[in-house]
Amino acid sequence: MEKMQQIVGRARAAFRSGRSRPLEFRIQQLKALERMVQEKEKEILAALKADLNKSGPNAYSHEILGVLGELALTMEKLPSWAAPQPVKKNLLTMRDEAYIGYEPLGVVLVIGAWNYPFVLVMQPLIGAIAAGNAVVVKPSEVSENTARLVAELLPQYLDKDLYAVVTGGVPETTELLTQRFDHILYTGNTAVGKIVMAAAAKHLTPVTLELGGKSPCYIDKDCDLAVACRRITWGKYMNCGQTCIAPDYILCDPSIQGKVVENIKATLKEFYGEDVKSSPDYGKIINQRHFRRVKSLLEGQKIAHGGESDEASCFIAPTILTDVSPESKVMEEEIFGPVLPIVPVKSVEEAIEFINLREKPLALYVFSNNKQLIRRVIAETSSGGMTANDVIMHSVLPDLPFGGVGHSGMGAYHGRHSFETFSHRRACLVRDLSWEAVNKLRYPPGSMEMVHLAKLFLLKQCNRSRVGHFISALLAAVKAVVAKVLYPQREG
Ligand SMILES: NC(=O)C1=CN([C@@H]2O[C@H](COP(=O)(O)OP(=O)(O)OC[C@H]3O[C@@H](n4cnc5c(N)ncnc54)[C@H](O)[C@@H]3O)[C@@H](O)[C@H]2O)C=CC1
Ligand SMILES: CCCCCCCCCCCC(=O)O
Repeated sequence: MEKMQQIVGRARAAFRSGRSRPLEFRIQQLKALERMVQEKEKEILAALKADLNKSGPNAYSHEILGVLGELALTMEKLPSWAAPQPVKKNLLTMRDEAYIGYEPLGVVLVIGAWNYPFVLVMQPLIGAIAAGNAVVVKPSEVSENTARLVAELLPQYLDKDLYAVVTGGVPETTELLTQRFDHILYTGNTAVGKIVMAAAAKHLTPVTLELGGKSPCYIDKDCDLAVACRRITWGKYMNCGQTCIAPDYILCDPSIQGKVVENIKATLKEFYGEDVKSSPDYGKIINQRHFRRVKSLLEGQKIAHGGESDEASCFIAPTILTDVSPESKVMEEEIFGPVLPIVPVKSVEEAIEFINLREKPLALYVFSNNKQLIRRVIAETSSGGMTANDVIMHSVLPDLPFGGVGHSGMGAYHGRHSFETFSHRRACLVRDLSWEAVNKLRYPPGSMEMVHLAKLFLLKQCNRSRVGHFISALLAAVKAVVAKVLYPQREG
């Protein structure tokens, strides 16, 4: 493979040429991406099937739809997002132009993960192109079919120098990370997130880290359990549990634990039939390494449902664990598989304490008929995002920033948030050279009258006690202006 230095160098030279900046160019590239997704839909679906056994409808609604939706929104809104944003002015800048200008950062690196291998590289790529950057995309080598396809397709549709794809695993990514980028968006586990951030720090490169963690799900006793469990079952077992914002574990009162299990079991039957293994909707564990890791989390646990597995086909049945101890291994690491532990807690206070004693999660879920209880859980915990009375769905609304906090990540993207993530918000003040007399306020020699006047202008402080100061400052300013008009030659 071509040297990383050359690939990044070519992207930088293309960026410096300025051709990625005009809005028409950005929209034309986004249009080409849309055409790519439409024309190559079959190939994309086949790659997702080969990597994760995703069925056509699931792959379409979980990945392709997300990409097409992001493209349509971005192409429609880009002119308004990219327009200079005027800001409020003060008395001293009343006559000037003051605005936030959005400018591209330069060369952006996007590193994707394997669980949603298409959408996780395409959505950041869309945002980075929209903001006018050059981009180097590094899909996950673990989902090798999708990685190969992305590397094959992007150069057929996009400007080859501005937008490059690098494939490969740890050695290639390690080498890539020695290069200087202007922003890195990494999706993947927290341990590698630290490696990416350390490499970025060498070049003072800002990072967006889309990491994982254990996303809790609290079910209140006052709740329609049939509905709650149907929604939880969908979000937990989709993509065989390999979704970063899947509910990782359930917290609920011991008195409803049995009913939660029964409702989830009934839903599993509804969704996947009697024989989950033959259901086209269930997916598979990505590889044998992850199969063994997830399987090992079952050791010593009380299995209320599921537990069957087949290493050859990387199948682990939808599994529910009950009366799980907070100290067990399954409660230490992110599960990222179809295993759902239930940890009994006696109250919402205990649930909140349980959540707050652990790292801040990527997502948090609460199910209750009681809106006050929901507000309380929101107010007393922290997480990257949250949905009440459902799961996953906050990630589907592009106006909501998608990202973590603390160990679940930093920064966010989706929709306008992607555009902002990959832009520099430049503070712009455009003045003219007249009205120099007013600047007396800030030029030496200083005087307290001028300070009082400046306070009036800048802090809008004008209460009774300050009227005296105000009048004397105003007189001083008038004196200064008159002196300047009458005796301009006296000032140097
Ligand atoms: N916050 C989010 O949006 C998402 C977060 N995730 C999280 O990602 C994790 C699963 O993904 P992983 O197994 O990490 O995916 P992975 O094994 O595909 O790794 C992610 C990327 O990091 C690169 N990488 C791996 N080891 C590296 C190293 N030592 N140095 C440099 N680069 C390296 C890989 O080549 C890959 O492109 C879970 O924790 C999940 O929660 C997954 C999807 C979305
Ligand atoms: C119509 C609803 C579709 C829901 C799609 C959810 C896809 C979530 C993918 C986010 C990536 C991840 O969480 O690992």
